Order: sequence, then C-alpha cells, then structure tokens
Amino acid sequence: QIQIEDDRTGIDVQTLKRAFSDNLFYALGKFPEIATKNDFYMALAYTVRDRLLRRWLNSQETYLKQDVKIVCYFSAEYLIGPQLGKNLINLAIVEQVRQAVEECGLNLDDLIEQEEEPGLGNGGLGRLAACYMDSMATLNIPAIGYGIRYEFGIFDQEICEGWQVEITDKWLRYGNPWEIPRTEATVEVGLGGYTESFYDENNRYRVRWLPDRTVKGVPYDTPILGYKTNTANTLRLWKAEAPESFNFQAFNVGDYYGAVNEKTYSENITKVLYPNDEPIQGKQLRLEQQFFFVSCSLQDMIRLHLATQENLDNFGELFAAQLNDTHPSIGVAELMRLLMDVHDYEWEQAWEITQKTFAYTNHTLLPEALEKWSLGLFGSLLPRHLEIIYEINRRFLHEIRTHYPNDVSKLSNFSLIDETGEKYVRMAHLACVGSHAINGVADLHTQLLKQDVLRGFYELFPEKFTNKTNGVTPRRWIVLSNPELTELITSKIGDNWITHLEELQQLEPFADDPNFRNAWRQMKQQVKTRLARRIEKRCGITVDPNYSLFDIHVKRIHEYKRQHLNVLHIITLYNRIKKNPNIDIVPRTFIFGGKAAPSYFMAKLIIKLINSVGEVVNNDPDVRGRLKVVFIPDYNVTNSQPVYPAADLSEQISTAGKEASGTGNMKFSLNGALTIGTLDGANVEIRQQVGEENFFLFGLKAEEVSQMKSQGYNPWEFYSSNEALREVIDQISSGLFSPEESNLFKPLVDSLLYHDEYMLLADYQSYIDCQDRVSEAFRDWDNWTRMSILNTARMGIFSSDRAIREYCQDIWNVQAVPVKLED
Ligand SMILES: CCc1ccc([C@H](C)CC(=O)N[C@@H]2O[C@H](CO)[C@@H](O)[C@H](O)[C@H]2O)cc1
Repeated sequence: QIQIEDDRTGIDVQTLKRAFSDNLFYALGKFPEIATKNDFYMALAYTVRDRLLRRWLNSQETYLKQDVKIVCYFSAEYLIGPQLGKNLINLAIVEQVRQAVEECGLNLDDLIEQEEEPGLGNGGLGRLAACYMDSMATLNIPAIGYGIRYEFGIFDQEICEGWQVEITDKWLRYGNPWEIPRTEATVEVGLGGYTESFYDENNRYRVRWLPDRTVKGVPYDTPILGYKTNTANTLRLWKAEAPESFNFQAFNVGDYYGAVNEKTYSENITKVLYPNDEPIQGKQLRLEQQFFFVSCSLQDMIRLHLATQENLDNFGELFAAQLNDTHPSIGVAELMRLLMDVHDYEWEQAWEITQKTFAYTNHTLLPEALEKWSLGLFGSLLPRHLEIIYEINRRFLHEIRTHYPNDVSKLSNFSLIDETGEKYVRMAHLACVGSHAINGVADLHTQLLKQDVLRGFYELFPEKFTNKTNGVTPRRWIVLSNPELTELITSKIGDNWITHLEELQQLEPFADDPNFRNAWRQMKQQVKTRLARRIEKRCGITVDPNYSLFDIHVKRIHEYKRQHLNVLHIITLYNRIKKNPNIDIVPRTFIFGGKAAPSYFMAKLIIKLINSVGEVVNNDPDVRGRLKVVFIPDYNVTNSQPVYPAADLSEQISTAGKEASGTGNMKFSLNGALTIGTLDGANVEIRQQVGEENFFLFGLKAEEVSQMKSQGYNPWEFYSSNEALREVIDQISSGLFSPEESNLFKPLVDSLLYHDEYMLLADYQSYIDCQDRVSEAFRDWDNWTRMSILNTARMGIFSSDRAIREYCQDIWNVQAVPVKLED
C-alpha cells in the first residue's frame, strides 16, 4: 500500500503551511521572494488538490470493484466556475487554510481571486451541468461528466463606449492545476469517408465504416468532490489531437505546412466553444465537436464496462447516460454503430441496449434552438451514422403507420428527417426515439413540451415523459457566495440545511422575530456594500447600498429575456423625475450583466441601449443619484457570486412560455431577494413555494401570449394608446440617449412597433404597475425583510440535490455508493 506522508493530507495549520511552501518550491520552483500572486495561487491549489486525491482515487477504485451503476452526464458545456473556494468548502478546511496563508503573509481571498475560471459554457445549460456534478458527488452517486476541453472558452467581455467587445478567453495560459491528463485512456475517432457492406464469416450482412481521417481524443480529468463526503467523481473532458502530430515525409519534401496542418486541423475540433446561447448555426465544426466528444465518451464507457463484464448485454444496467439537450444526441446513432459494427450485436439487441442507456433533457422551446443538420453536411461527415438514422427512422415510421394507420401527415411530423428544403436530420426526434425517458426542466416547460414541441412523442410515449425542475447547489450559491447569510442561518438552525435544503423552512418562525429581522437587514446591507465596492472599483460608478433598492437583471442577453423591457421602466421613472424633480421616489440601483452572442445584433444593441440610458440618467443633476444604472462587464460564474447575495429585487421578466426554467431566479430567491416576474419557467413554482404575497407577479400568461398572437397582436395599438409608453419609445427613437447618432436604436424601436415578437408593449403597463407596487413595498423595510426571510425559508426544493434525487429515482435507477476513506 502506498504510504502518503502527512504533508499531502494533513489539514492542521502548520502542516498546511509546510505543504504550501513545499508546493511553491517543488511544484512551482519558486521561493516567496520571487513568487508571483499566481504562483502562490497555484501552490495553494496543488496543496488543496493533494487533499482530495485520496477521496478521488478511492471513489474510482470503489466503483471499479463493486460493479456499481454509473451516471454518465453528456454535456457540450460545463460552467464549473473557479474551483479553489468550492474545494475548500467541500473539504471543510476554509479557516485552517485562511490562517495558514495568513501566517505566510498572504490573503486567502486575494489568492482565490487569482483563479481563471474555466468558461466552458454559455449560460444556464452549462451551469446546471456543474451544479448537478456537485450534487451527484455530495449524494455519493457514482458519476462521470463527459464533455469537451475547449482551449478557448466563452469570450471575455469588455464594454467600450457602451458596446460589447469580445476578448479571446485564454483560460489555460497559466496552466490548470485542477486537471490531470490521462493519456493512457486516449481513443481514436473517425470522420468523413464512406461505408461498405460485406458478409462476415457467419455469412451475416455487415457494414464497415472507412473514415477518411481520424482524430485522437485525449481525456483530461478534473476531480469533483462532494460536500463533506469521501466521494469525488470525475469530470472527463476530451481534447482533440492529431494522430501524427508531425508528418515527417511532408517535411522532408519541404511541405512544412503539410507537415503540421493535420495537427492543426485535428486540434481545431476542441479549439473554441460556440458562443451562441440559443440560435443554432449548423456549422460543420460544431457537429464535429459534438460527435468527437460523444464517440470518445462511449468508447471510454465500453472499455470501462468490458474491464469487469463479459460483454455489453448489461451495458444499460450499469450505465445511465443523460443527454444534456440535443447537442450530444448523435450518441444514439454512435452507440448503435459501436454495438453492431464493432461489437457484432444484432440491430434489435443493440437498439434495446441503446434505449435503455439514454435519457434526454430538453432545455428550450425556442424553435430556432432546436438542432437540425442538413443531410449533405451530416452524410459527408458521418456516412455510417446517417445510414443508421435512416434505419431507425424506417422502423420508427413503420410503428407510426400501425399506430396511425390512415394519417400520412403523422409520418412527416414524426420523421427524424425533415423533408423540407435541403432536408435535415431532426436531432430532438433522434433523442426522443433513442431514449427511455424525456424531461423538461420546469413544470410549465414540460407541460408546453407535451402540448406543443414534442406533442406527437408525448401522445405516442406518454410513459417516457417526466418533469425535472431545475435546481442549484447551495454550496456555491449560498455557502461560498454569501458567508454572511450562511453564518446567520446556521446560527439559528444549525448547518444541516447545506445538504438538506428543505430545512430552511425552520427559518420561517424567525420572520416574526424583530431582532432576527434586524440581523437579516444588516447582513443584506453588508453584502450590498460588498457589491457596491466592487462596482465602484470595476465600473467607476458610485451606488448607494444603504437606501437604494438593488434591482438586478443578470443573464445572457436575449430578446425573450426582455432586458429592454427593464430599460423602458428605467426611462419611465426618469421621466417622472424630469417632470417633477421633487417627486418622492424610492431610490433604485439598476444592475445589469450578461453576454450577447457575437453574431446576435439585437442583443448587442440592447447592451448599448442599457449603457446609453445609464450615461444620461447617471449624470443628470435632476436625478440626484436616486437612479443609477450599472452594466457589470464580463458576467460569468466568478463575477456572479457577489451579485446574487446583494439583490433586493430579482428581474425574471421573460415572455411567458419562453424561459424553460431559469436558475438565476432560484439563486436570487435563496439569497433573500424578492422576485418581479412573469408566470414563466420555474417562476411559477417559486411563487407557489414562497407564496404569492411574497412575489411580484405581472404580465400575460403563456396561453394568453399564444392567444394574442393567434388573434393577430398589433403592438402599435399599445404604443398609441399609452402616453407614458409612447413618450419612452419616442425618446429612444429621437436619439435622446444617442445624441451622437440619433437613429442608433431605430432597429430596436422598429422591431417593437412593427413586430414585438416577445410582447414587450403588451406587458409594459402591467410591468410598470408592478414595479410601483415593489417601490411601495420597499418603503416598509421591516415588512420587506420579513418577505425576504420567507423567500429564503421556502426555497428548499430548488436545491440541485432534490433534482438529482428525482433523476436517480425516476430516470437513472441509481443508488448512492458510500466510499470508505482507507489509506
Ligand atoms: C446550439 C446553440 C445552443 C446552445 C445552448 C442552448 C441551451 C439549451 C440554452 C440554455 O442554456 N438553455 C437554458 O437552460 C437552462 C437550464 O435548464 C434553463 O434554466 C433556461 O431557462 C434555458 O434558457 C441552446 C442552443
């Protein structure tokens, strides 16, 4: 048995200090006098990593030895955020490490700020995957997160003269102490080429695929440690490399580019994350990325399986593979290929194993986000998979014919092939047919999936459909982000709530305790002040954390999320002040944050509008600082952590029926913010939990939206019949906020007046009236505090632990496997 000296595992201050300076010296080759802040961060990261390795290796060993069923989460995106702070909390060694580095003359928070976060995702979907990885480990569920190790993650955002500017995200420039390359587990992936059929020695009809190029997939493993448990699961992210990194023959004949272009070509596959958060682009490289990581992962699972099992017959009993949206759904065809072409299974058994293995989660209703690939592109890159998809479709449509004997329209509705135009493969249909379970991410969303986007599949396979309302991990979003609130809660109900969030309910009685309300208000003041300092430092804008209502709207910029409706409210308030500067208005600090997809013109214009209105409002003497508008640049996991705790009001104002769930809404409410929102996504369930009296509701419901649309919605009517609205719209189109270019926002105004896809004008008055109710409520700060406490107390079900327990029970049929920490 390997003897691990105390230096690697001890968690007392002295041992940590010694280990820290040892790592600085031996791992970084530095001594304090010449070390940079990043060296100190790296040395600390290695010291902390040492202390979770035993758990990690023990977990892997346990899974291997015990034939346990393992969850394999397939996601093209993981927004795991900075790891140091989270690992210190999950190892429960924050204070020891804080003291150890302090005794070395350093500050732990400064070192934590040093970490470059792996921005390997766009938004909700990627962050959900990260919260779920934290919960699976904390619940001792054996799991592997499979994904892509992008060399460049989501771009860094700078704001120049109010405009978004994208900066390449060189997150690996200083190295990544949390990952370990596993070159021994490298696999090969084919692309392109053609197929040929033959009869094998048993005279069985077989097909082989002859790709015209292969790429190596090298896995990089990151430990995902659970909270106060011995379980550490693995996040396995694949990097593409050229089989031959240097072609000597080409070099010898002087073709220097030829010598390396195979290398560059292959490595391009995992070079960069696609920064789009909804609209697809159907780019070949995107399909190559999806197929690459899925094929690597399935080959890896088959290797793991055959390490302990005879054959693949029970593959679906020992692996539960979750498809995080359609991005990895090519996996259905790839597993069929591996089972039939490589492991000699007959179609029927292969199909049975495939359906048993896969389950599919849908995260969006937006038609433009449902992935479909042109047959041309698909067939040239994946000829064998297209054949398999045709056969899946043939057998499926045969089933449809028996089910709906004389209804040919059903065939085209259900078909995996969209016969219109260039003809496409519908990835959502492949995912639905190839999976044993399908789920939406909030009650309303799953309902709308059953009624609309996946209606046919629901009628055909009602038993496959369940809802799994999203959740967030309380470890990062309360304990790490809001130590002040954590302290206050734990002082009253102990700390079991951190893994049993439903226990927050025990806070309810304290809402009636004036002393507790005072303590709560002070806590909120403290965290608002912390954010105010950060805004001062990064945006150079002074905001008032004591008397102004922090009204926060942070998420990806998208027209359906209606950041521009929020701006209409700001201008409305501004006009009230301009009309009567002595008006008694509740001071507001409007805080925005979010990235726009680089090719999304309207979203980028909305960012400019927010900053342009801010420019005018923040500097207008009549306003006297009673309104402040701030756009926090580069909104990501790191920058979001001081934001959620500091909100008084959480903006969740999407057009009803458009936001699948939302998860920011949960993070805000758990941190005591009150929500202003529509009956959309998980807002519906949040309102049910916290009580309608503790939620500011406005706007059209989903069915009213579709009704108004079907009856021919004319936004102009709202414009012409509402004076306040007309004034606001006219000011925007007149150039009041863009003196340098009066027509700058014309595209935005025209889209609202002539189309208004997301019903802003229809919801304007209801929103304004609701905001006025918010201001009135905020005047009674003691009652506001009471509502804030009740919000936190009643948000227990929105823990990702609850969501994962439901997945384990209803979809994966997986049990917890305790890991013993033996030497
Ligand atoms: C192909 C481009 C692309 C990339 C990402 C996506 C994601 C599905 C978008 C996304 O992040 N959806 C969000 O998922 C969250 C987690 O379930 C939900 O809470 C959000 O409501 C949903 O917008 C669609 C299309």
